[in-house]
Amino acid sequence: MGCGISTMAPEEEKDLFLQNKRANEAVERSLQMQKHKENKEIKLLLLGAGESGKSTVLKQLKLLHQGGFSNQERLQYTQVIWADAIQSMKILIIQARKLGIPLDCDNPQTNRHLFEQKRLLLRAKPLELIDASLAGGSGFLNDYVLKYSETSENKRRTQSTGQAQAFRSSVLMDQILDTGGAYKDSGDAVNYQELSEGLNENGTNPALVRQQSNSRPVSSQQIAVAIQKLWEQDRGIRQCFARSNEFQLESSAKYYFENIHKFATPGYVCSDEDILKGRIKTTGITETSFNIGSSNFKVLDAGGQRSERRKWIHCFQGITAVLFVLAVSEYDQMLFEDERVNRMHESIMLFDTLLNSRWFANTPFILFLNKTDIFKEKLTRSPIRQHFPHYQGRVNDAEAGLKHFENIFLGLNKSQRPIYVHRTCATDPQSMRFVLTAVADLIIQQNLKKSGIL
Ligand SMILES: Nc1nc2c(ncn2[C@@H]2O[C@H](COP(=O)(O)OP(=O)(O)OP(=O)(O)O)[C@@H](O)[C@H]2O)c(=O)[nH]1
Ligand SMILES: [Mg+2]
Repeated sequence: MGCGISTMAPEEEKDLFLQNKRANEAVERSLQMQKHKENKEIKLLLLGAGESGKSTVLKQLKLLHQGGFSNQERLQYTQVIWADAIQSMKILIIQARKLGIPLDCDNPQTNRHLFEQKRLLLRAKPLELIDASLAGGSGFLNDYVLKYSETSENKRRTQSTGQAQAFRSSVLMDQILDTGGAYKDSGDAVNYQELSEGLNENGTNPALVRQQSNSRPVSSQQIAVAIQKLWEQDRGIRQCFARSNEFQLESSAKYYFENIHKFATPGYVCSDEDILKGRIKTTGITETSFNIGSSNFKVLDAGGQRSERRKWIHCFQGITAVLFVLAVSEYDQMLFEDERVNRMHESIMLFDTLLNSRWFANTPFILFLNKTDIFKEKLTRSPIRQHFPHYQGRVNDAEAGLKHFENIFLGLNKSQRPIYVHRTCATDPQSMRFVLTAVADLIIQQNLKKSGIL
């Protein structure tokens, strides 16, 4: 018996049968405890296409169950939003030209003031105005270049469509967006067409490089004023913004412009609302744990862009529920990764594949029809029927529109499983509090049922 103290009577010690029985009981108890622990641990997987709002849902969970955001996160978003705000306004100027929308700021005769503001904005170089290491270091820089360099955009397009774009125009865009292009902008977008005339064989224009080196640095406050004036006073910028479904623009660009002065203030630390509106693309899969009631939730947030999806399969095992996030407002937008593909079509394909895959044959699905605020706001200027000809509802009937897309998604279900649908605005803390509480309750109930406790 060694030095352990036996609690058995001597005659029991000799009874092998009793000893085995007790050992089995101990193993059984330990298995039960393990099962009980597993029942309490819930794995929720957030899936959906890029920019649909998955990380925003996770942010709301952090606000509800983890006490909010760290100071580091707040500082990170300050940098990222400031850079995105500047680039977003530059994109509107460039896209207005591409779409043939006349800009007030392009006419120095009638609008000298706006003309000067535009020149100043185009001279601004976000990477020199922010702390890139605070913004996320090389991860941020890679993302930034991918998002804003037309050279990368062309590479992306060439890879997915096999069509190369003209080198000249891509160099020009790099130059204007300051993402590592071979030469620099004079700050005068009126010369945009003329610039291409002056390129040498390397795509560089020595005159422009000279001009740039002589130009005065631009302060954050000056840039903020330029963005505010262009946003508030240039009719062409507003028209271009109304057509932003035809190109790639940050979902929260309007919020950035309307709050531009606070983002330009040195030392500004982002509020909860800023963080909910800000965007940092997810790469890979993040795992965050929350205690909700007596359950431990592990929430897995996966990057949704095409290049990210090959990583998804690594976390498909042991999932309690899938929360699929659809940006229902994106029925008239094309993918960032491939501008020939409609975002809604991509989400339909994705949902179909996941819902009917063997991995999730017995896994409950929750569907968020997200970005309902943007959906309602854009219905009249971008009728659903123009993009989905089978839609029969009235143009400005948001309910009919939402039902239409909901039915398309529910119609993909080849099993008897129910799909739990919520209409959401993931950036709105009040409404999300209700939705996420209901979802957590549902998952806990489902988990208890599955484990035979209910
Ligand atoms: N107006 C509005 N904006 C939203 C809503 N949901 C998300 N957004 C914004 O949409 C942008 C993208 O949201 P994310 O949560 O980063 O999207 P994601 O699905 O995680 O994207 P990936 O990480 O690339 O897969 C952010 O700027 C959010 O603030 C919404 O319901 N309404
Ligand atoms: Mg994300």
